Amino acid sequence: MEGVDYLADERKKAEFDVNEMKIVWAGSRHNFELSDRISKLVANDPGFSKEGRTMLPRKELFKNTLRKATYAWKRIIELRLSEEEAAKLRHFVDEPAFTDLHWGMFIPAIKGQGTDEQQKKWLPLAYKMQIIGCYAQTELGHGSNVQGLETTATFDPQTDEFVIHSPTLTSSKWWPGGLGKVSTHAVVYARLITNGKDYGINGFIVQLRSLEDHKPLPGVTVGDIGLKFGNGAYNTMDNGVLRFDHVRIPRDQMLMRVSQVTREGKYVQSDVPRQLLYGTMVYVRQTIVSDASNALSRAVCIATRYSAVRRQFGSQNGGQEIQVIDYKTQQNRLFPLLASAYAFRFVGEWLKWLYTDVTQRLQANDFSTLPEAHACTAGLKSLTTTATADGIEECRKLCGGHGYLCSSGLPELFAVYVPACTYEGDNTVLLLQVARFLMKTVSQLGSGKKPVGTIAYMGRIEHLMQCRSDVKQAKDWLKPSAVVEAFEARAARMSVACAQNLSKFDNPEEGFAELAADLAEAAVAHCQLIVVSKFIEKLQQDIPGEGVKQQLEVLCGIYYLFLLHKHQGDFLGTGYITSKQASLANDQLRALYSQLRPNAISLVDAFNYTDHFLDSILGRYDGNVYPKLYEAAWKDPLNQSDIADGFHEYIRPLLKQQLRTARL
Ligand SMILES: CCCCCCCCCCCCCCCCCCCCCCC/C=C/C(=O)SCCNC(=O)CCNC(=O)[C@H](O)C(C)(C)COP(=O)(O)OP(=O)(O)OC[C@H]1O[C@@H](n2cnc3c(N)ncnc32)[C@H](O)[C@@H]1OP(=O)(O)O
Ligand SMILES: Cc1cc2nc3c(=O)[nH]c(=O)nc-3n(C[C@H](O)[C@H](O)[C@H](O)COP(=O)(O)OP(=O)(O)OC[C@H]3O[C@@H](n4cnc5c(N)ncnc54)[C@H](O)[C@@H]3O)c2cc1C
Repeated sequence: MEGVDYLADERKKAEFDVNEMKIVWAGSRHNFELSDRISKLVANDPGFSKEGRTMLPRKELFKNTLRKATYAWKRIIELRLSEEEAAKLRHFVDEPAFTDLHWGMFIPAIKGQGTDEQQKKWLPLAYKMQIIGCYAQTELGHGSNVQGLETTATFDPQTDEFVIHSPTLTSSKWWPGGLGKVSTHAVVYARLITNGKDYGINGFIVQLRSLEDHKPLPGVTVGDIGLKFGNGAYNTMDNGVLRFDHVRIPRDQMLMRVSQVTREGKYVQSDVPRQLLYGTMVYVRQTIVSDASNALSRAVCIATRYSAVRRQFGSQNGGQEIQVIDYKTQQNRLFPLLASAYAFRFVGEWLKWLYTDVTQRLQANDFSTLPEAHACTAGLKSLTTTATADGIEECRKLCGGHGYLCSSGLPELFAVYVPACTYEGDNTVLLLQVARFLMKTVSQLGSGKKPVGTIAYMGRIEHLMQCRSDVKQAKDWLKPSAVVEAFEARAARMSVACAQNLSKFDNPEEGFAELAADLAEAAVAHCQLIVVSKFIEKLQQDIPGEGVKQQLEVLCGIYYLFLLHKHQGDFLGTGYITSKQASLANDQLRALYSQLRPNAISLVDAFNYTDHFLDSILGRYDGNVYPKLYEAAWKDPLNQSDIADGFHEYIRPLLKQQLRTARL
């Protein structure tokens, strides 16, 4: 029945102020009002309808995305939206498009790596979308290993130009989003060669298509790389292939903040670190961490609401069956994901702060925090995207068979999200970057250099190597100091063990390769410590609203106790806790599930998602699942007629043949 709230009883059980929690989730009252206003604007605009999206063939799907992007741009101009409002609008339109790479990578690359003069020339064009750009780094044969890229940019002093060339098939640019069919320009990463010497990778602004008729320019071969995973999903994006045959660009289209080539062809290195060339990736990794909580909370919202609607077994005297959310196994799979969504929200907020801080320092030529920013963005990108992708899939399973229907919203969400584990750095490759940072930190411990920031705990290494947990009863696991010490001791001991094993190798690189799996685990332990610490720090702030802080304490407890349970082997193996203490942690975890249970629906309501954004029958706000599932099935193109297309060619002859066989 329309208008009935099937989840109303669940909502009445809430023990906290949901409106105040919405503000905590959004990060501030300003953010909440902004998200609320823009999400409703998008939901109420038929131009942004998602109807039938998963059923469209690729060409139509892509054209529909072009239409939406153009319409979004028109609305942004008409409504005079700020950059912040426009970014929110993009978020709620909920469709990957070339515009993501234009705004999210092309513009940041020019801002971060271009000189003032270059920014003055290119940014106004890009801001008005008079040129459309993408980020062309990855090649067919080289992705993770950026230093292995093969595309060349050879300086020709005769003409004051660079010649951009793809010398081999494997040097073809492959994957850049927006490249295939839309971009007019790209920031291309290529080996800089001048005076016969290779100076490694640099960025160059290259025009690819005519601004008049959009035809590829001479020497440019460009197209789409083909259909990707999932129905609809990331296929709205034209990930592309690109080859250059001696394409000439003016010298001043090399991005020259980090290094320059003079008119005479001399290579000059600025006093900024070369790693700034990787700055766009650091920026995007930080945005990916912030986005992980968006994707995970969405899946969790669907699975939580549906788990309260769905009933199986246990009917007494003909009464209702049990809500599946009341099964402890369901809680043990679902509630840690709900807690993770909140945990990732807060670590994302913190990382944004760290990124802003490092950016301000870089502007003042202070590069001291760059290694930590790289390690944190790389590690947290890896940790949060892996957990989110796995979490979305778990939410699908938590919804049983109906979770497998596209109308649940979960298959598309998974298909769109899962490449985040690969793009912007494969998650294992990124963990190994964190491990390098940790090994460097451990090796410098005796040198008098004091570890700061997220590795400050290493400064207390002697204590952390010896201390033992003093937990005696389950509720001792609620003490923040007990928890932080446990995660610090585990991370420190795993890093030190790796460092000790590494020191047994004559060649450190050989040792690193041999011990890579252990090193990646140590990196995970360090990153989990960061997430746990930031959640606990959040709870130390003043949090208004009746019961809000208490709910966050429950969620935080579930987050760290679930990790402790899942990685028991690390905590026990490093000798910090006993098996009795591990078992007490599990008792406390179960108790927290019971405390969370009455608040579950309201905790997902606090995400404030519109039904348009969720795009899920199972996750509907009103819980009116069955009639809507039934209704949606009839909208499938297969149900447009009672008799299937192909009946006369295939089914009928088959049936006839069976009749003949039966008569024999
Ligand atoms: C339809 C709707 C339309 C709506 C329309 C609305 C209109 C507009 C509205 C506005 C909207 C805004 C929207 C914005 C949206 C933004 C979203 C963005 C979207 C993102 C999509 C993703 C697409 C994907 C893109 C990509 O994947 S790009 C390619 C990424 N590639 C990689 O990540 C490669 C990974 N590899 C590496 O990073 C490196 O090679 C390596 C780090 C693994 C190794 O490098 P290298 O070999 O050079 O390094 P070493 O190990 O030797 O290290 C050398 C030292 O350098 C340090 N280091 C390494 N990396 C960094 C770094 N990044 N920063 C700093 N330091 C670094 C090492 O630590 C070493 O240091 P040491 O010497 O001290 O040890
Ligand atoms: C949807 C999508 C969008 C993308 N958009 C862009 C874009 O806009 N612009 C762009 O330039 N690129 C883009 N990419 C490319 C992306 O950045 C790369 O795919 C990514 O960096 C991973 O590199 P790879 O494909 O070379 O993987 P590989 O490095 O070949 O990884 C394959 C396997 O090898 C393992 N491996 C590799 N190196 C090591 C090592 N040193 N130690 C241990 N294990 C290792 C990995 O863990 C992985 O399991 C996109 C990719 C996808 C999927």
